Amino acid sequence: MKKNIHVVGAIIIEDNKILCAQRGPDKSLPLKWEFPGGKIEDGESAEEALKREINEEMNCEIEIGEKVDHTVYEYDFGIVHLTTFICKLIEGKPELTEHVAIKWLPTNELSSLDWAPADIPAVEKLAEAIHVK
Ligand SMILES: Nc1nc2c([nH]c(=O)n2[C@H]2C[C@H](O)[C@@H](COP(=O)(O)OP(=O)(O)OP(=O)(O)O)O2)c(=O)[nH]1
Repeated sequence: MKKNIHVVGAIIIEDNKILCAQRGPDKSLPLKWEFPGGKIEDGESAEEALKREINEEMNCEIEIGEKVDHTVYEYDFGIVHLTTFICKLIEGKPELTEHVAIKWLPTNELSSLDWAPADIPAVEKLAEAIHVK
């Protein structure tokens, strides 16, 4: 049976643009775009995991807002349960540590990137929103 992987992703918004991050070439889903974040560890809430991951991956502090989407996607390596939240940067500027690139895009340009499949429902929801604040 495939393993279930519980993952949180941060939809970080600043100046009406969304932070998109590209996975490294040696990772699972190589070079796909995603929302920064990662796996929820035992005993952590989704919010705790997201704050920890953004701090570790991008050296920033975030404030977490509303939940955007929850999707379940079966990859060959496991079943990813991805929950995404709107987030705001409260300290620091995102740094590249694990990712190979980042881009800030308005919602109507998000679909120009090659997203991890689990992210596509959230990307579509964001693209439907006329304004993001
Ligand atoms: N962080 C993040 N992960 C995502 C997204 N969409 C998506 O399918 N994933 C997948 C990729 C990974 O398999 C898993 C997240 O785990 P991670 O970020 O802690 O994993 P990782 O790449 O460091 O480690 P690994 O999977 O290579 O073992 O969820 C997303 O938007 N953000």
